Amino acid sequence: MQERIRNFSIIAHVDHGKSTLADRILQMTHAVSVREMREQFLDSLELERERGITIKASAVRLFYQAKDGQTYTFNLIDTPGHVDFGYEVSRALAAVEGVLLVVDASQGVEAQTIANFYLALEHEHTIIPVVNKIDLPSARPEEVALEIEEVLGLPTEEVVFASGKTGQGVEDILEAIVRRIPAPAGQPTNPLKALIFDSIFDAYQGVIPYVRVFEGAVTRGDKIRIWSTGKEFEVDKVGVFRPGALEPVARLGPGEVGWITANIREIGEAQVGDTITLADNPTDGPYPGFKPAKPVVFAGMYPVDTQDYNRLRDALEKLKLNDAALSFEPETSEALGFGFRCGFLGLLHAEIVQERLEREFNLNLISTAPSVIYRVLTTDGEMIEVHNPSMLPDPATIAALEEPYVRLTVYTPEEYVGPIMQLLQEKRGRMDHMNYLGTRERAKRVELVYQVPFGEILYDFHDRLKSLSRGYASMDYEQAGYQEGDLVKVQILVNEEPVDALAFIAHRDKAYTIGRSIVDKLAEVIPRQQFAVPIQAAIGGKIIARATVKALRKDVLAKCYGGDVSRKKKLLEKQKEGKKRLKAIGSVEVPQEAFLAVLSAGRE
Ligand SMILES: Nc1nc2c(ncn2[C@@H]2O[C@H](COP(=O)(O)OP(=O)(O)OP(=O)(O)O)[C@@H](O)[C@H]2O)c(=O)[nH]1
Repeated sequence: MQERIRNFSIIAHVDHGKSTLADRILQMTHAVSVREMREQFLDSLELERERGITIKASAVRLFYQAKDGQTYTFNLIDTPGHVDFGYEVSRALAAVEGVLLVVDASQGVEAQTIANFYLALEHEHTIIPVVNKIDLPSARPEEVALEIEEVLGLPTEEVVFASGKTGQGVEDILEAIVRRIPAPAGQPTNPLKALIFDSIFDAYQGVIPYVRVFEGAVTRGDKIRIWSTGKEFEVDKVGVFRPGALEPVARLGPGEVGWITANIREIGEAQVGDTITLADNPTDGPYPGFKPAKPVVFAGMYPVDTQDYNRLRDALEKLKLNDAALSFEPETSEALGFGFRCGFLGLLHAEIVQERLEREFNLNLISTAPSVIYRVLTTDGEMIEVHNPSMLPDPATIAALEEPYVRLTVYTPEEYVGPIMQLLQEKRGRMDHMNYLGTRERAKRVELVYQVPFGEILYDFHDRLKSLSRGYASMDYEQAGYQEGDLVKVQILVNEEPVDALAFIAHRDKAYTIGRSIVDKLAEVIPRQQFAVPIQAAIGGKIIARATVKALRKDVLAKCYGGDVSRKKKLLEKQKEGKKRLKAIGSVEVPQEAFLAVLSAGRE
């Protein structure tokens, strides 16, 4: 019954207790026993692998017997917690009518609390503020409730106090969901309009879009159409999410949350944010705001053992089945051989992919330093996107070089504003604005909004922000277009040969410091050879920094017992030739640390 459906999400800053509270809600709605809970609802990755399918717990249907005597259907939709996945969060939020905004009773409001709050507000959702972890000795629930009122404008009377750990107050949350979050609207007789808020791949059933039906209904045998591609499929099954299982049902009607199988073979065919309608009776327009997944960070991935190339390709293909945002194409590097240029949503996404490749597919990989996408305006008036610094065209043909920017929001207690502004300046940030939030002493927080080159915050910005502010400041960002920059390509020469995989693009003012620090690091991590190995950083033909890996000198003269000069000479000649050959082959072993050096050098 539509009027007894409640669709909601839980949003929170990292570690404020979202998962624990979700567990508790599952338990209190008798969905699962406490013991089953962990394995079933959360952390399903292990299980996924064993079964070869994904049962990503991004949604679950629960039944709650409310104090009014009625049984309500709850659809709890999970949102991914990291800035890399901001778009997925916004689609998950599009699928619900209300949110629980969870705030830690000892930490108070933080950056993601605010960012998530605004997202929910954009969707005009009912927001139920929950002050969580009230069992903590350091909890200051009343103060945090006031802070929520002052910073977010949610009245203290609306705050529900709870502890996901002890279960205290959780029933109040469930009642608040019933009373405050509206039942979904939508007419069963209208043409189907369903939003894809997540999507998984199953080896047997193909792509399974997770949908929220806004209008109309969908059932077995219907011919559906994917809005953005126009592709049509016949529905095999529809169903809902039960803890740990996809449970088939006869039909999904308006307001319902569920899944569809229709023999869709590629994840790109049913992307998050797209709309599903009926081929014969299409809706008048899609759910707004569809953005195809687009990688913004690129890195080369190469097998350490060249024989693993095909295995790496197969593994990437497997991962891609479930990950529309992952892209890859073959790439060759003079230094590293055959590999792939892979595209990611951010550094965390890149790390997850590399870790899965190594752990699940048993591959030993070298990855190059991640890079953003640069834009080159050539002297011919052409615009080229450069995903790999070594592919930057000849500077003589470059009219302008542009780098991507993000709109970065940092949220911090007032006392750390100084050092944070200094850090942002170092990262070439430009302030948009600065707001003081809250008026009371403890609630005095500052919101800093900056335009910053994306490449500058990629590596260690978050860590430095945290350490500057003793963990109190937090951040969020969104892509904000391209701007021209005074950028140069820095080449790294090992043994006088440029190593393509070590090249990077930097701002001219920083190129020298970064180059200096990289050559020093490389000289440390590259093992000694039979000969001295010069390491150089260069812009164009100009060497800007230099270091040397000293030779492991074999003492070839030791056996010559003095005397015979011509013999000595011969030996030295021979050794020189040896050196030459090694140079020519360029047989310097460059370890993975060398590539990490590029990432970290000159940036701390
Ligand atoms: N004392 C207390 N600790 C809690 C409570 N809820 C969660 N925690 C603890 O807080 C930490 C974070 O809890 P999670 O539920 O994993 O938080 P989360 O928001 O889901 O974290 P992410 O998924 O990383 O965003 C864990 O160590 C929990 O045990 C609570 O109500 N009381």
